[in-house]
Amino acid sequence: MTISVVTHVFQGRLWDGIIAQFALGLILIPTVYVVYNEVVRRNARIPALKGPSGLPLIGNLHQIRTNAAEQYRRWAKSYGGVYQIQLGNIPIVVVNTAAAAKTIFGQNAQSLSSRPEFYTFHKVLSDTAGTTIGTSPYSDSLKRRRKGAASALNRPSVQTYVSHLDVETRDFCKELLTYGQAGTVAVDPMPMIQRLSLSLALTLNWGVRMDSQDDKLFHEITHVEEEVSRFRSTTGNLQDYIPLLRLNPFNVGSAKAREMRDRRDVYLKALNQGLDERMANGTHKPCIQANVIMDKENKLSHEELTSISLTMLSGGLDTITTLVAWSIAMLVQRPDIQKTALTAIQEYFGTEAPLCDPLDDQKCTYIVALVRECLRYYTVLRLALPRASVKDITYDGILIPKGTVVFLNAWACNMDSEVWEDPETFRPERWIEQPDAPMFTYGLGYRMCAGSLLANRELYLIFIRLINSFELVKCDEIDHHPLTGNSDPTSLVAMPHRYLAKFIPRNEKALRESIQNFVAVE
Ligand code: HEM
Repeated sequence: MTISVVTHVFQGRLWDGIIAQFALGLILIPTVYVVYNEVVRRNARIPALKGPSGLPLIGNLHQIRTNAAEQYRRWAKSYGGVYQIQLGNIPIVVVNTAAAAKTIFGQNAQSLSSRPEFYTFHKVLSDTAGTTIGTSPYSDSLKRRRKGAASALNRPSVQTYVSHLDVETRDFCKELLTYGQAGTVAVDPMPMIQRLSLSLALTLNWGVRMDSQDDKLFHEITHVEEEVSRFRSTTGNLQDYIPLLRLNPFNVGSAKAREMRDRRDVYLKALNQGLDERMANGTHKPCIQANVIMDKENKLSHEELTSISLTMLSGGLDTITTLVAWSIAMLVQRPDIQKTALTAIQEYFGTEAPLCDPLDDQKCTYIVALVRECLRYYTVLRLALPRASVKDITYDGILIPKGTVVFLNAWACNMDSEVWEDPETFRPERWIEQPDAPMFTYGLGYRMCAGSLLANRELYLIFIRLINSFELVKCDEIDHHPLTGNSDPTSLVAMPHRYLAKFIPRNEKALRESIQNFVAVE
């Protein structure tokens, strides 16, 4: 009896001791981790470079979850044009003014030739299909891929794609006419815009069209690429900056990234196989992928070819799509701009020739200015694509060490009041008054957008055909302000909310005839 009481009491104390130690451990281990991590985070900061200090573990992440580029622009007022933030423990240099961007990216082109690697995008999403050129760190393979892409996107090559631009922009007008029932029904232009960008990307790269928005592949590719674009967000994936979150077995971010990767692999494989078969039996149409495969001088591996395909597919897809969507949202609310644009187009083409001339290489100055102003004002890739330095850089006497991540805040640079006295006003004429003013939407320096010539040519043809064929009429209350109208402020690409508009043919008979009797330019 006495022995059993003693044992009981002893066991009770033992348990109490274990529980107390466990509780202590539960508090102590995280506290030690947070304190240790805070020392590491503070040591990681770039000495002498100002910037908001942030919180333990997360740094400034909580402050930039939405509309990050605008937050960075606001911070520039307190910390200067170039400062550092921290995402988790990682210090990032943010460049916010036109002058600083020109100095940093222009004078250190080679030093800023790399891209950082992010866990979600590079390790989870891209480990089978590889990365695009725009998301690849600097390497010999990147140099080969960039060479292949550069020759496929230079001025003479772009000229050979005019026949594709011609067919796709004709079909864009045809769809607006058909689905909008000659301007009598309000339509959401988004599927038409997406079909246009996707079909162009497929034709240019694999020589196959996407001629209907009812095609199953259309829905699959647009959906998957939209999701993939979210994983490219530099602020949306917390696990990129807080490694602890990667251990979570129910991590929705990683599971979704894997699903999208698998679905992307399926259509890429099918597109590549289709081209291989057509090349084998001699029925393929000239396209970038075929040109690169046949280029004996710049021999690329299978992975490198896939990387180029992915680049061509994603490079112009969400950028062109969102820019056109913003621009139409603006045009329906600005009949004055439509009127000026129409008068300018009609100096060259009347409404009896609604499809204008696809060979016209941007001779209508006002339309060139309008395209530029849309690119500036909406800056669809607000933080361009992140860079990583491969050598030390000195800016204003401060050493930015090799391996630092650098963000170009293209949005802030485009809104720089040192360049423009009225940056927040949408005014195409500014580009006629100051044609040499800098525009940061395509980035700058060594890794600047390789597709800007193609994008400019494409946007010009879309705008002249759209405005000369239709009067664009507002049906919904659309917020087209670049900040308040942004439908997903966490995304890498800024896009407006969906809306309805009417597309009333200016000369229905001439438009129908032009579409019907259409012969694509050679
Ligand atoms: C409105 C349309 C477009 C916009 C706003 C845009 C914007 C950008 C930006 C901001 C970058 C990063 C630049 C930097 O780091 O300095 C980039 C990179 C790139 N873009 Fe575009 N882009 C557009 C269309 C296109 C098109 C149509 C293609 C090709 C079909 C394309 C191909 C590329 C490539 C290959 C890169 C990577 C360059 C590199 O990392 O070396 N882009 N683009």
